[in-house]
Amino acid sequence: MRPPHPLLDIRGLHKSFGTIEVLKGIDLAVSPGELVFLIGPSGSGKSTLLRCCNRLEEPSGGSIWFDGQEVLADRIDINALRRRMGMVFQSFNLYPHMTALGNVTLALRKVLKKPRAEAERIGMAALEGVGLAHKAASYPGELSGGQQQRVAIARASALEPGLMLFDEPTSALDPELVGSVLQAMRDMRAAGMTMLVVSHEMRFAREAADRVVFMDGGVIVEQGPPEQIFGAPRHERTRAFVSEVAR
Ligand SMILES: Nc1ncnc2c1ncn2[C@@H]1O[C@H](COP(=O)(O)OP(=O)(O)OP(=O)(O)O)[C@@H](O)[C@H]1O
Repeated sequence: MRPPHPLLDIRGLHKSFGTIEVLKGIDLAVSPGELVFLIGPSGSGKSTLLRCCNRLEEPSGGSIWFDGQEVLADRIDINALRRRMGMVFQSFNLYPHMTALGNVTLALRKVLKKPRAEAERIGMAALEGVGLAHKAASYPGELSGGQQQRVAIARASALEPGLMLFDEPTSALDPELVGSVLQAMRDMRAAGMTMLVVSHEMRFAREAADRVVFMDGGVIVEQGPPEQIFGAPRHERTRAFVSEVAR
């Protein structure tokens, strides 16, 4: 059987900041329903790669195709692209003066022009999906960091994205709050969402990833199933990194 057509197809991607080349020719394809985990030392270019996918950073060269559309084309509607590629950041970026439901329904109402009742129905379902329907009327300041991050996940998923990008979603959380966010990600994966994740949660990578991609110095050094990357890495640099983070 042929592998499914990639949902995201990155080819020869380069990114420089001034004279510093941070991405040096990345080829990466993500299939529908796949959870791909990016790991690597600090500064290896993981976040930059993620941010190039929805053009929060402008690549210096190469191509990105998403769902049959050329992401780097001049004529692309970047806001529409960003709705179809949901992104969750380390900081939750919720509006403090709006309730959880208000945050989740904002784009549905203001951008997609859904009537309030429909937006709220979709928003409640999204909050339900992350186990927070009972906090719909709470303001971000009344929620824990883990709950705020789950609201941010619900906000992205309410727009029914084709792909979710996670950029260190648990790094700002106290350790006891990490589990609930990882559970929301697990549930999303079980529902068939395609996910590209940058995170230092190696145990989660081992358990949940279909494929782990090890980056170092702006290139992909090695990729494979978690058993390979964590159990039997083929490249010396992967081996050194994995044994360091496993300590
Ligand atoms: N806006 C920017 N301007 C200049 N340099 C940048 C910018 N953003 C990132 N860089 C540099 O690009 C390199 C890669 O950064 P990036 O955040 O992609 O790495 P990372 O692998 O995600 O690291 P970490 O795990 O520490 O988040 C770093 O050297 C960083 O300093």
